[in-house]
Amino acid sequence: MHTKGGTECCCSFEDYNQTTEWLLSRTRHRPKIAVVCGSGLGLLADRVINKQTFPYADIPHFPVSTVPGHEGCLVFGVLKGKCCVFMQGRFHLYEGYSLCKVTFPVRIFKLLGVETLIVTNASGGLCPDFKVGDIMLIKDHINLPGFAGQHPLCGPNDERFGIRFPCMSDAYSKELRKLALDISHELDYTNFVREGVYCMVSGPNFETIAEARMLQILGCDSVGMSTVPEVTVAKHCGLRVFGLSLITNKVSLDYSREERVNHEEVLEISKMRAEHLQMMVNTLIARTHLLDEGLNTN
Ligand SMILES: O=P(O)(O)O[C@H]1O[C@H](CO)[C@@H](O)[C@H]1O
Ligand SMILES: Nc1nc2[nH]cnc2c(=O)[nH]1
Repeated sequence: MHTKGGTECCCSFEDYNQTTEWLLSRTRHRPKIAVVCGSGLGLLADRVINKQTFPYADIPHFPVSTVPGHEGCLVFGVLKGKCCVFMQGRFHLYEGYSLCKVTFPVRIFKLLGVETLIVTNASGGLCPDFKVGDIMLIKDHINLPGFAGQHPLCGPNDERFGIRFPCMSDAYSKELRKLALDISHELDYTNFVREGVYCMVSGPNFETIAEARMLQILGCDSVGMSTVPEVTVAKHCGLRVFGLSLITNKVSLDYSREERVNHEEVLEISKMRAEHLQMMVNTLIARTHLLDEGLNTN
């Protein structure tokens, strides 16, 4: 229903422009920061003031959310004095959307004037040291679908957004990660804040034990079904990126383990930790200007 065959991008520059114009003509907000809320994490937008909410279904060319825990609304407003836009719900490859559609909002953010993208997600922990409820600052990622040609930048390159061969060795801003680590110390969150490598698989099934073992050997600390396409497109168009992954379950690496992961459990843990995540994200947003002023000295 949603995909177009081949690797050609199914969204034209005209589509991006129409959506941007539609939003700009309906809101006075001019966000510099965009936040993508992962599964069960929509309440990250709760503290926003002067809120203006657009259901995805009303926005031209926008996909709609089909996954429980993804509300399907774009929320504009002010948080800690900073104008922001929140995606309450993201799009996934397994929903049947092309990666071009999955990442459509990121290019809209760019055209709206956003400079920093904060991505959040729920993921399964592969690193033996990780516990359920840990918050992982994403240091790097592995684009597993990308290895198989499922990549949002495949097809003709649109130079208006970025270059043909973007560098990804600095995908996640070191400065924002340092700031987040400082904040986790201040908030006394250090016993559940980690750093690690996120791996994207297409889903929708959770991993087999053999797959989980393979991912661990490859150096993945956590695994999920999102985020990487958004980050790739964000880096391509020059956005600064920060990523947080909430470890909602431990991925089974052992045939004797009885627990079976399910989406309801993922949402339950997300809800349980959402306030901590919100505190971290809000404090980070409040301080992003320190980076621009070169003042990240705590
Ligand atoms: O990555 P987010 O959107 O947080 O969601 C994660 O949670 C869902 C599985 O429970 C999958 O969609 C996985 O990617
Ligand atoms: N692929 C995958 N996605 C998740 N999202 C939340 N937990 C998991 C998991 O264990 N595996």
